[in-house]
Amino acid sequence: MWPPDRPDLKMRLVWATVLLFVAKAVLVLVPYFFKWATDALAGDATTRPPLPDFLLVPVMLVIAYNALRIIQLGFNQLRDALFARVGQHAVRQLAYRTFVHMHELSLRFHLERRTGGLSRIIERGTKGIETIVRYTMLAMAPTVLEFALTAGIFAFAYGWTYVAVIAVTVWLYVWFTVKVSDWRIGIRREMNDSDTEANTKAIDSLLNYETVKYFNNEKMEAERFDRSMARYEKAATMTWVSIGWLNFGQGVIFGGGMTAIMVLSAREVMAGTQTVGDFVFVNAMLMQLAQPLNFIGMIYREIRQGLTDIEKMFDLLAVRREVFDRPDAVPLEVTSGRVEFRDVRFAYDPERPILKGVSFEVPAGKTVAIVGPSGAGKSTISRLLFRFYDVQSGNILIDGQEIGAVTQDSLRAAIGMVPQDTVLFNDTIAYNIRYGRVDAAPEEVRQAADLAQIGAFIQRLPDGYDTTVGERGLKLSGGEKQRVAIARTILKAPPILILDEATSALDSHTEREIQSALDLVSKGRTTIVIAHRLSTIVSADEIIVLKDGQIAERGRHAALLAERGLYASMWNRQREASEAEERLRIAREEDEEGVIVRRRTPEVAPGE
Ligand SMILES: Nc1ncnc2c1ncn2[C@@H]1O[C@H](COP(=O)(O)OP(=O)(O)OP(=O)(O)O)[C@@H](O)[C@H]1O
Repeated sequence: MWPPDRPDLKMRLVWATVLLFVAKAVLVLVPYFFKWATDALAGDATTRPPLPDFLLVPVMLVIAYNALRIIQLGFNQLRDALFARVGQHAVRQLAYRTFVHMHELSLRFHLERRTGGLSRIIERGTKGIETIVRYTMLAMAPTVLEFALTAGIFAFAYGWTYVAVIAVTVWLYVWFTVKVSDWRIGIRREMNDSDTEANTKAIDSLLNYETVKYFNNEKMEAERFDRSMARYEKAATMTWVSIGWLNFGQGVIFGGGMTAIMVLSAREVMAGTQTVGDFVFVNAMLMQLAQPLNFIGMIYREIRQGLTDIEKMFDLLAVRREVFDRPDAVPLEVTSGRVEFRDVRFAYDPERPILKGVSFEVPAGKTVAIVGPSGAGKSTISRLLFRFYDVQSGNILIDGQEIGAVTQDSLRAAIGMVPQDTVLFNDTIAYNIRYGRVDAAPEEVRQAADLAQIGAFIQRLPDGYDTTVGERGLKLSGGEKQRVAIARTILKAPPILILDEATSALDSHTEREIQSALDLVSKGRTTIVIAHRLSTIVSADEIIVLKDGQIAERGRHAALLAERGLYASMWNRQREASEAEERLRIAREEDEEGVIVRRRTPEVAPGE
């Protein structure tokens, strides 16, 4: 609200505050004009109002009374307009900080988060802040001021009995409001929690659209969603019902106080100690007091609600970052791009070690392949090099610099990653490729696509580079998505490259295309290939066979085959599989060429 680098916003805040007090001062004058007009019309003024002569005519008093009301309204609107930017700026700052913080949090946090619930918490939090900023600033202080002024006027003009009645009424009113509002907070929390839960379920279910369909579970999903909505419905209904009770209770208390004061004044008018104008004045003043009182009730309620709404967002802001730059972190200086793992130990969960002392080196510009059974910890190696997690012990070095001692920014700028499962942004192909280097020219984007062997495919699309790829890129095939990922890594042009090969089998033609694209990208770069298909790494400078978090074998392809160990057996298994696939392919081609294979298959019904 008081941003150090924005004097314009500070000025606005000052003016809004000034206007606010001026408007309140004008407001207190309004009932006086009402009283003077009434007395002038009834012809029973006891004292002469402190006004210039020309205003003393009843018509002029009526006009002045209404003019003041309009002026006061104008001041209020002007104040709101001035304040709007200050308040919105504060809201934006907070939303921005939350967003940045979300990106600073670790992969661990993001793997565990629930997108739907998270977005709801942030949405509610920023709204809550807006409410709090608005109400505390613009309402609390001036309302208290208005209340003090009104009480002062009553005491001065009509005596302490009036003040006592008002004081009791206000005390009751505030006490009741606080009690009921505090009770309502529980309901509000329940409402928020069920809202978050419903949204989490809805988003998770929609993200898994295909799986839901594969298993015909639409009905179950709808019921699950409806169950959480039912909880929300109950809590939301309670909120509305309880607010009805709150308003009614407040009305009863205020009405009681008002009756007492008006009876007091009516008796004095009958006794001749007050004029009709006084009676009207007392009424107008009380009506005017109703507004700030009501406001105090509302402010208290809104602020409590706002605080409830933002508590989850502040919890989120309080989540500690797992990976952060050391205070003395310096930018990584890549000279040749040599990568070294020294006795690296790591576990996602302390009780289950994943890497148990892994050491290897990738000389500058060379390619090292990491292979091994599923779950051996291959992808974990790439996550550690990218510093998604910090190692428990051991060191990871790039050109002799410990990756934990350099800035994350510079580290990640030096490494290119083609992940196992490429997920794209739901935007155009051009946007997704340019993501590798956002200032790349269209020509560079096209070149990168050509190098990644996807340029021709894109050009054949009706919308070309402007084709949108759908949610998470699902409108593209697995192979196409991977080539988009390769194209954007080409644009990034990093000195070090991690290629996490896709597990899903691509057809051999696509695989060859992708392989040649990858060979092109990795030329002259330090490359770590996490391989599932051994055929792609035959020419690697070193192959590391990982098993149960340890290096079981290492060496070049031919040497490892000669060892007849784990690598050799993996190789033989894959070769048998690919030979079987090859035989199937030949059979299919013969079929297409007219050798009618189908007639010989047993599925043909007898007699056909
Ligand atoms: N975020 C995580 N939290 C806890 N455990 C994890 C996490 N990520 C991976 N693991 C576990 O760590 C082990 C190694 O995972 P990793 O992804 O490195 O295996 P991988 O060798 O790449 O396997 P694959 O060949 O199937 O991709 C697995 O058993 C996995 O269940």
